[in-house]
Amino acid sequence: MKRDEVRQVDQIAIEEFGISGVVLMENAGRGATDWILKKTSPETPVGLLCGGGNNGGDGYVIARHLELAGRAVRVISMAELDVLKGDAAANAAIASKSGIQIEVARSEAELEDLIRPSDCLVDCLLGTGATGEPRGLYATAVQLANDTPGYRVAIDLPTGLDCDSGEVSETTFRADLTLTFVAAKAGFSNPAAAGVIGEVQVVGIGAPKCLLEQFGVF
Ligand SMILES: NC(=O)C1=CN([C@@H]2O[C@H](COP(=O)(O)OP(=O)(O)OC[C@H]3O[C@@H](n4cnc5c(N)ncnc54)[C@H](O)[C@@H]3O)[C@@H](O)[C@H]2O)[C@@H](O)CC1
Ligand SMILES: [K+]
Repeated sequence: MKRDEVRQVDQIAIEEFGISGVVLMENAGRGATDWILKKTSPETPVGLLCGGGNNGGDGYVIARHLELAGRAVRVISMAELDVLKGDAAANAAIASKSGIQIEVARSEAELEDLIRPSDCLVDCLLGTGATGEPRGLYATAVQLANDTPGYRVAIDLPTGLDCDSGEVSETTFRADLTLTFVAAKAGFSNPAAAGVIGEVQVVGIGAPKCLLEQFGVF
């Protein structure tokens, strides 16, 4: 699916079918968690790199469900929690109230300190809302993650990969596993993307079958 199509599916599910965005995000986060649990060993601590939008919001849901599965988790946020909006703000607040460890990175030096080799790093930095190459701390986080040994998981799509063209920027998260919502993104079929998407698994978010059929993905 193209970026605009998958964003339309989210919007129609919310506005026409009345499924709240928080429910879609919960489904996304739970589905992603199941794959992370499947692919990593129980004693593997997980570091969630969260951006300032709903891709980051997914990370807070994943953190809560990984903890429920007995995993050690840590959230590293590129944004102050009080600037988050909507569904992302809701889930950051829930994670914070749940006592989940959340650290806000305010500089590259802090990021270097925070992105310790936690064996599994999850890229919840940018999803379909990305415009242009990753900027600022997002770029630093991608570079540090790529240089840190461990299993790398991208949520929805690897940060730095163009959703529709599959073009890889020099700052693209190199995922071993990409957990993508609703359907594989058009850019994944670009051979150039193979090196950064790794294994791809589609995670449903609860959008109704008839809506997916409208977009030819059921
Ligand atoms: N309710 C929903 O709409 C759902 C959305 N989902 C998640 O939400 C994502 C889309 O979330 P958003 O639309 O909030 O966008 P993103 O979370 O992808 O990113 C937007 C944020 O990043 C910043 N940004 C954009 N381009 C940047 C760049 N190049 N460098 C640095 N910062 C940049 C923007 O200012 C904004 O704060 C999807 O990819 C998916 O992961 C899923 O949870 C499914 C449900
Ligand atoms: K991502």
